[in-house]
Amino acid sequence: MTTDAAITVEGLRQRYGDVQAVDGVSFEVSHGEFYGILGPNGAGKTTTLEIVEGLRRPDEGRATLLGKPSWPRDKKLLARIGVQLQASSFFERLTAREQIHTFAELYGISRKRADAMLERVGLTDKADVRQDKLSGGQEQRLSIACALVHDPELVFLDEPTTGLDPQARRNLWDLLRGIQAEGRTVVLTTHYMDEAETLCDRVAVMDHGRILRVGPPAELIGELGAASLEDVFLQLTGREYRE
Ligand SMILES: Nc1ncnc2c1ncn2[C@@H]1O[C@H](COP(=O)(O)OP(=O)(O)OP(=O)(O)O)[C@@H](O)[C@H]1O
Repeated sequence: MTTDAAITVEGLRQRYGDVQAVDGVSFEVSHGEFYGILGPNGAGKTTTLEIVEGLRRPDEGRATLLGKPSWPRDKKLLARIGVQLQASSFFERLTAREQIHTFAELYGISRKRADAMLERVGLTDKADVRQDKLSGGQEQRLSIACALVHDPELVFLDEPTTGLDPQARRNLWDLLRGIQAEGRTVVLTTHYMDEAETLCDRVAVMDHGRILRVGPPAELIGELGAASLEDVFLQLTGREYRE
């Protein structure tokens, strides 16, 4: 594996009791790449990301972020990555502005920059609304703004559009494209094949804790003579993607 990659992952394995959640996962993400990890519920996407982000120690294998081991955790390295938290991880009863100001304070970032991030995700007019009163799409945008407030080089998004209506998903896609266009590396997990197809430079198709195939969506579709990524999944696993 080359050493100038933004992320390298080698031979990750993670077991929870009887469940082999991650079963020998290796991949590499280049600087500036938009990389998707695609798979159904329980495929092992979140566990893989948590290990790569340095939030979880794997049973086996290793991951590096920006050339440094992600475990043991390195505070300096964590400051260079952004992790989109689930809405349930917000501080309780704070407005959108108070939420992002709190994140900014943790990182020693100015309130001015935090306000600029709210503007960037189109939430300035919702700044005084309590986070639990925001719509699903607005909450997702707030969590992305919080993940970006310290200007990270690498951004991890775990199913950022789950539960959103089609228009809100498309709006969020524009935001995510903009994040990459600024030169950041983006890693995204998703259930949505169309999302992976439209956003990702490359996707890793994952099932039962293993990566079955990696490549640019159009190439995977072409190589397998498939009609869509959904069809790619069907061909690789022998079963329909939709549960
Ligand atoms: N903390 C845990 N304890 C026990 N089992 C777990 C734990 N976390 C995940 N698992 C199991 O490990 C497997 C992989 O889960 P993981 O959350 O990594 O998958 P995923 O692809 O992210 O799924 P989803 O799309 O539903 O979030 C699943 O079978 C899940 O039930």
